[in-house]
Amino acid sequence: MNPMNPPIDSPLRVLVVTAVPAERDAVLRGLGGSGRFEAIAAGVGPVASAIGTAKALAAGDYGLVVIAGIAGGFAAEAPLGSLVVASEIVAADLGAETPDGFCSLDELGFGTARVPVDEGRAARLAEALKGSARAVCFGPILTVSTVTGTAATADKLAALYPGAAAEGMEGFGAASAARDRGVPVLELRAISNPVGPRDRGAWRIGDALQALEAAGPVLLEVLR
Ligand SMILES: O=C(O)c1cccc(C(=O)CC[C@H]2O[C@@H](n3cnc4c(=O)[nH]cnc43)[C@H](O)[C@@H]2O)c1
Repeated sequence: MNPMNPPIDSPLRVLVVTAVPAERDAVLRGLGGSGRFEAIAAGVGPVASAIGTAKALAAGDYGLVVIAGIAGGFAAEAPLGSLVVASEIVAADLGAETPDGFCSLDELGFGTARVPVDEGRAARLAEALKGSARAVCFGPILTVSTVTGTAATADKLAALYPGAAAEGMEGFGAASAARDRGVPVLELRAISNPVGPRDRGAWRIGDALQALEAAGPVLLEVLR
């Protein structure tokens, strides 16, 4: 089946990609056993996520990939416990350090560090979630290989990527695998911690997993 042009009457089959089983299970609880959704825990980081997504897409026909999980939120955009729907998926540290600052892969001319999302579905999902979540943000979600641990790095990322709402470690990997097969992609993150100084005591992973679960009925309704 061509995911960009599925038969008109076929139900949308969605592949949900998380990093760890706890995220996968939270999403599945919220989806209530829907047969249209498959969820995998592909592993932490962009490489594991890309490999896991590519293998799943090779093994089954999906019309959409949704990357889901917990994430760090940029203070100006996404508070603890909020949900973020990606307007764009960006590999924030894919490029080169230069005396004049960071130079992205795009600026280097070696490809792109950005994967566009399914804009129509992303906008509808963000709107629909507003009726069911404490706070919903719509903005770029960054993919990093190193979790930000200082205010200086958080400020640098916020300046490099204006409007960036959240930071995770898998989005660009899974989204690149989806793009490679022509499958549209979304990223949905629940904010477990602020992006900035390392403070494990500030984490609210349980609340974030509950927010992911609570988004399930909205995913069922919007992603048809
Ligand atoms: O040890 C730390 O200080 C620390 C701080 C934040 C996150 C981690 C992780 O190892 C989480 C990795 C896992 O969770 C996602 N995640 C959650 N918060 C963040 C974040 O602030 N920045 C990047 N990724 C985050 C991520 O997608 C991974 O799957 C450790």
